[in-house]
Amino acid sequence: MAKKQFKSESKRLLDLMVNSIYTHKEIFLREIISNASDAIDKLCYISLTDDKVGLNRDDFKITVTADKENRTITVSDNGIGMTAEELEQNLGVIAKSGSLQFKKDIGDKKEDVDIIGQFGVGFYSAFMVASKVTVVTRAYGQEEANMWVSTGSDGYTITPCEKDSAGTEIIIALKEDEEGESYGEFLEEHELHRIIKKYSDYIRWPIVMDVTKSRQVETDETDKDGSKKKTWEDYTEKEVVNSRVPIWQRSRSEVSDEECMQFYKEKFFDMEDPVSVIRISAEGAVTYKAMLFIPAKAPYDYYTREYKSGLQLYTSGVMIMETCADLLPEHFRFVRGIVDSQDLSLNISREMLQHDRQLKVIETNLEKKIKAELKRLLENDYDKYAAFYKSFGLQLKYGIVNGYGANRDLLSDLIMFYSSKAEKLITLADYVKNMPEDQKYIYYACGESVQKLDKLPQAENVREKGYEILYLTDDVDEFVVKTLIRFEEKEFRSVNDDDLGLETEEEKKETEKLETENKDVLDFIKESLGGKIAAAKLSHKLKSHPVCLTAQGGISLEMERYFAATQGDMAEHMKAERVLELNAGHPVFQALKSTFPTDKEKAAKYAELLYGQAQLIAGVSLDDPAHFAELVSSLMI
Ligand SMILES: Nc1ncnc2c1ncn2[C@@H]1O[C@H](COP(=O)(O)OP(=O)(O)OP(=O)(O)O)[C@@H](O)[C@H]1O
Repeated sequence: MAKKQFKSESKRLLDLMVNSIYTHKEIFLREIISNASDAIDKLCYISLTDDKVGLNRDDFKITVTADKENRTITVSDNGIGMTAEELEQNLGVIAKSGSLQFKKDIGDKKEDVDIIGQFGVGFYSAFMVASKVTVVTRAYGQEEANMWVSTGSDGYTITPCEKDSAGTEIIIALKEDEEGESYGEFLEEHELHRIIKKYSDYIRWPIVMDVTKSRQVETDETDKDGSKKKTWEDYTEKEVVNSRVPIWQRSRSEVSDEECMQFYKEKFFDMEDPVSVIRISAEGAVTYKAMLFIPAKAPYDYYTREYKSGLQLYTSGVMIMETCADLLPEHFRFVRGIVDSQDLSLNISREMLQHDRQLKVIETNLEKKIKAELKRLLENDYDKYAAFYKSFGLQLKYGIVNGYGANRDLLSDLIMFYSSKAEKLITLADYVKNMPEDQKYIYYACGESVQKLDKLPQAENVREKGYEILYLTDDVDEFVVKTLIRFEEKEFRSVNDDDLGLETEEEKKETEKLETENKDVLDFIKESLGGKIAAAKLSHKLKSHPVCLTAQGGISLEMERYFAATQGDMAEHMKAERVLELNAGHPVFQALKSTFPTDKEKAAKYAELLYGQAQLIAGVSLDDPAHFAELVSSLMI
């Protein structure tokens, strides 16, 4: 049996096309301008071998005109044009792309053409905004011209007409405005200008528009001094509105850093220069160019849901996506910039990409480049990096914690913490480099501020040994070190930890002995505090201070604070198990110890007082401050 061909219901197909494919109606202009650019590319290609074309490269242009009175937008080009037969083929058959065919026909000789069209559908997007589309076209080398007219739903007509020279004119008669849809806005000069700049700024041929300007002119009236009075008048002038050659396509030697920074500030609305510009020209699995910027400051909404991360994606000079999130790993979401590649498989609306394989290749590559650039900056310009880190350090730290630490190796050498010794932010590599040979661990202390941490009693021992301590003051910091576990084989250790690796075996035995000797008084302290602490014990960390508050188990005091702020009702179940550590060598402990056998009531007050002190030093708020104040007073009289 003979095979039958599928027939499409063109009317319905067109309707589907017009109403389902695109998210933004404004892209119709992008599609029509891209077609004009393709048409010029084709004629320009022919002119390389055919003198009769009679046009130089500089003669080609695309003109966009708005006629408010007649509600039309006209896009004309002096490109290759179409014969009646081509009109029939290209605009009468949906999904037939003359441009794709042209590209196939010229095969390898593509060096000077940058054809955009491939699906054979873009033209019809005009019907999203148009009640009627008229195409007046004359093919290169032909005398006759033709006119294609369609209102979309009821087919089209093709009739011969007059046209002076080769090229095409697309006249889009806009639909009447309706509720929620103001098609008339497309007639406004600023709107046309905005859409062209947004999507078609880097079309390689000039896009010319009437641009309104103001100038001073003399009037017939005269001033007191006899001079003519002046007034402002508007006038229009034809102007090329697109930038044509994108800055990222120009060679490095041609574009100064200043130019790149200026471009960044205009494009991404930042007042400040970025700390770095990364330029990439990649060939291989995927060919692309990229220009990335590392901003100096976080935008006001950076750490909110409103901030949209991603890079602008271009293909053949046409903007496809404003924020393509797939190109940037989450931990580098602060990076702004542009990726331009012809190797992407677009879907027909050009709003999405069909496969993410190429994207994945680009993303992995960009990640490496961004990492390398940050590392370079850190090594060569500490101040600049520190300024960047102030804005985005938190992001890098979250990057380590997220995904169960999947990116910890990538990011661990980019993070910094405040050092007790250097009194500034240092990297973990710096810390390890400065460690004396006998130091076993990377010490850290978590708390609200550097000032408070500097006075932490339990850190005295470590400090006295001459060891550096990292002060962790961001909520996420402790989770970062818990995710990292170690850096360059050195384990992290909180100054709260029982084993800081500072004691000799004898010292350890001595503390154990003291602990047994003082068991009854320690049990008494725990009991008299009525469940507020999990344990009272003698500390070997304390030197000059009588007490400190630490925690046992998995949740530290800082984590408890973090959970209380973020976990709502669940925080009730995420409490630190408090440990009151006492300094057996301190006269205060001796006072408690000697009071304990004879005056239990007073000893209980001492215990409460010491627990209150420990809470205050640890930055934990007192359960009942008024009661604490009374307690202090009662012991004075
Ligand atoms: N201004 C023009 N001058 C010459 N030919 C044109 C012009 N506009 C459209 N065409 C022809 O009509 C065809 C169909 O255009 P259409 O925009 O629908 O698809 P396309 O540009 O080929 O592909 P895409 O859907 O990817 O944009 C084009 O391939 C081209 O051959």
